[in-house]
Amino acid sequence: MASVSEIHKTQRAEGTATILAIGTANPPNCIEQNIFSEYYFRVTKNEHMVDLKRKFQRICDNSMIKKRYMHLNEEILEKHPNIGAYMAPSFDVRQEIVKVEVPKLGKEAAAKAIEEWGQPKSKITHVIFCTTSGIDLPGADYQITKLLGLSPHVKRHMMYQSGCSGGGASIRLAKELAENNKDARVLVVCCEVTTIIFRGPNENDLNCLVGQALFGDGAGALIVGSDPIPEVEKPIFELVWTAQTIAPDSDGAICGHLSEVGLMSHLVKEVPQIVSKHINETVSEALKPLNIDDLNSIFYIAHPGGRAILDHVETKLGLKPEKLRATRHVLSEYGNMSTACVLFILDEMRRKSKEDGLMTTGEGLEWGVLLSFGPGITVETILLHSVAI
Ligand SMILES: CC(C)(COP(=O)(O)OP(=O)(O)OC[C@H]1O[C@@H](n2cnc3c(N)ncnc32)[C@H](O)[C@@H]1OP(=O)(O)O)[C@@H](O)C(=O)NCCC(=O)NCCSC(=O)CC(=O)O
Repeated sequence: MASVSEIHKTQRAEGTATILAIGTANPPNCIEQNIFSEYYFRVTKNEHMVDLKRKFQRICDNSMIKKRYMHLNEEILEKHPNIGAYMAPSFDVRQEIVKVEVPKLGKEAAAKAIEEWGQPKSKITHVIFCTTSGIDLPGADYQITKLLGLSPHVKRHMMYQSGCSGGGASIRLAKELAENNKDARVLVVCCEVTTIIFRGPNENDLNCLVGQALFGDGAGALIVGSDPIPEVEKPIFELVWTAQTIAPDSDGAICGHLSEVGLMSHLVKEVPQIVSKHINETVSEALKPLNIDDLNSIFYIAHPGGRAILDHVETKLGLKPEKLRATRHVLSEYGNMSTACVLFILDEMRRKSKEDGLMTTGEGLEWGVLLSFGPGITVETILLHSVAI
């Protein structure tokens, strides 16, 4: 008869969890950031707020964002004007939209990841779905399982309302599942549709307006598993070590409250300073077993919460400008897609590394750190090991 510890051992994978495929998707409706201020004040019927509009234009100009994608368009806003008000009852209509659109966009990204992975979808054993866009029962994890036609036995994990750090948290959870379950293949989907958070301007709420200049829709998906099948599955990044921490002195700095007016975000002005204040300790802890002192000798995937956050992180860590290239590229092309951002940056980094003929998926370097910032302020850290191209 087998002992408990023998049974335990047979259930565990041997190797480190590895990203085996990445997919991304955005809705077709694209809005250029340089005309967003005009658009935003017009569609929310606030063109009379001339000074605020000018200020918003400056914030948009300084955001380093070129364009964003949004399911929400003028037609929907015409039909449901309460979405474009600053604070009007609108939860039901927002919810009707996101409960359909979130699993749908997530499915698009997941289908691309599954295609790249090249294995039958019956091999997917776990699903992690992460979103801050709405909430429903059964959740988006269930909906995507149905939409993709996955096995009804797939083990699902739903992460609602974790904010932007949910991207890192989902990858951390995927690592735990992949390493603790032999032959597990985990589908991770992070998807955001900003219909839940969009709202018109208010002269007395600049902090809400800052969010309107940053957030965009997008979905990222990964397949994560340990012990890749040689010559069949192609590792992209290894997930070596993870940590989650609440940043000191950060109470109330990033919050979101879901109510009849939709999701209301609160960002204090000092978010960039608070996020960067302890960033050196965060990165050093991840690098401790490696004896790496030169912070420019590794690659970075950092959640692009806003341009100022990246500027502060770059300065504090003493990084050369090219270190945050992939991160800034994603901010510029898509805006802040909350949980989905870090998945887009992983994709961008491996894509560009290959295009540039570099030796590894991590810009030719061996080690890297993924940093995800969200409500709390919560910081998720993942030590990554790149793979030879
Ligand atoms: C938005 C910006 C790109 C704007 O760039 P600028 O160079 O114009 O910067 P700035 O700091 O001078 O800001 C312009 C004006 O906006 C005001 N301002 C900026 N941030 C503000 C805030 N949070 N609340 C209220 N006002 C704010 C400034 O005081 C200033 O006003 P005045 O001109 O009157 O002095 C940058 O400030 C930025 O990246 N900020 C960080 C955004 C952030 O917190 N992101 C986290 C998103 S949440 C996230 O990612 C996680 C999650 O959701 O879970």
